[in-house]
Amino acid sequence: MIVRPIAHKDLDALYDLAKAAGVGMNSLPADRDYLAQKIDRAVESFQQSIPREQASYLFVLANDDDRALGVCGIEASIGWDEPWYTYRVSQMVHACRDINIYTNTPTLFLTNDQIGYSELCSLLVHPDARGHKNGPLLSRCRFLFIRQFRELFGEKLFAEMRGFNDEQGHSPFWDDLGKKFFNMEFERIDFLTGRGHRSIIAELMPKYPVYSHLLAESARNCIGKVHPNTQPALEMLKQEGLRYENYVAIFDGGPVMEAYIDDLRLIKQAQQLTAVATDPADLPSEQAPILLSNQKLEDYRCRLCFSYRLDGEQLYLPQNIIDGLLLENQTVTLASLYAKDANMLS
Ligand SMILES: CC(C)(COP(=O)(O)OP(=O)(O)OC[C@H]1O[C@@H](n2cnc3c(N)ncnc32)[C@H](O)[C@@H]1OP(=O)(O)O)[C@@H](O)C(=O)NCCC(=O)NCCSC(=O)CCC(=O)O
Ligand SMILES: NC(=[NH2+])NCCC[C@H](N)C(=O)O
Repeated sequence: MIVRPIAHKDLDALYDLAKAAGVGMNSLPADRDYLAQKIDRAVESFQQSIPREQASYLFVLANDDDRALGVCGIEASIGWDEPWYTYRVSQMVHACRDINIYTNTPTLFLTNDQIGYSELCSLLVHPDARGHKNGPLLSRCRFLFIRQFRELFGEKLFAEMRGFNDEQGHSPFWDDLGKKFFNMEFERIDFLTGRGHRSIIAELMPKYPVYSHLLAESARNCIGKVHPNTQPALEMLKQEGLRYENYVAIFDGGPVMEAYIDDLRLIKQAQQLTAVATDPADLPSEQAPILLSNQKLEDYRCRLCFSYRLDGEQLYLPQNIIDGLLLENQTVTLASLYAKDANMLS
């Protein structure tokens, strides 16, 4: 499997992925025309023919037949064309010592606090291709890309995680809050937000702070909770240093994970080495997995490798791995896939 920038030829595969995504993955609506526009914007972004703030980088996980079995994205800078809304979960204390009253209720404040941040989004591996470290490759390949083209991204990074919705696609959070102001089912709202109507809907939702103890328990339980299929995506971002800082998605209450880009493990630890082609028989197999990438924008490539030898500034690799990475001057960017293996490379 190799990660590469999305291309126009991936439209059918992206449409199949979007159909398999389910409710709540609102950046991937199952709408062919809209997905075609998303691919156009991504292609222009890799060509650097649109302004930096509008850039949207989409990558696919391609198999040996070059078929896309997964997708992931980075929005360069959020909130310029239209506001980006989140709820901040703050504490409100009502207390009176004389009559021994003390209540502390989480309260949701509508904010635009993520303006100018970069966003990680659209992480999805086809159900048949999950496992085999495809998810970890696709989630983490984005950090090596950001490191390589650091000037294209913000100071901070966030990911709005898919919140909880049940098997029928109902979100208890939406049903008890947003739906009272915007009388539509969550599935429809999810589709419309993905089609670019996000801020219109947000602007019709409650603007005054919402005391969460006025919400039904089922809705309250969704605050900061992810969809079961999103748990692996959350786990990977936590492993890489993103944190929940008390912001949640306004539609389904899913947690917003965030970090300063320059603090992230892969940004700090990735290094550049010279790749040397070696007979696979001379390399140890089943090593701790490493992420390898080239340094190209339009021709970005990233993959995993389990068979290699590190010697000073040189990294010995099988020829086919080197070929697939389209390296320039044999320079390869390297980092361990897992934080726990980082020492092995230092
Ligand atoms: C998210 C992916 C792509 C992940 O792929 P896989 O399922 O193959 O990954 P995996 O290797 O099985 O799991 C990745 C890591 O999570 C751990 N893991 C798995 N299940 C877990 C659970 N229930 N609780 C805690 N940790 C768990 C694994 O041990 C592994 O860590 P170790 O390797 O250490 O063992 C997939 O599950 C998927 O397509 N999900 C449906 C779509 C979705 O909800 N996407 C996220 C939407 S939110 C979004 O897109 C924004 C976030 C973003 O862009 O990153
Ligand atoms: N709370 C949500 N449903 N967020 C949006 C879905 C997850 C993810 N951010 C995406 O790009 O699709």
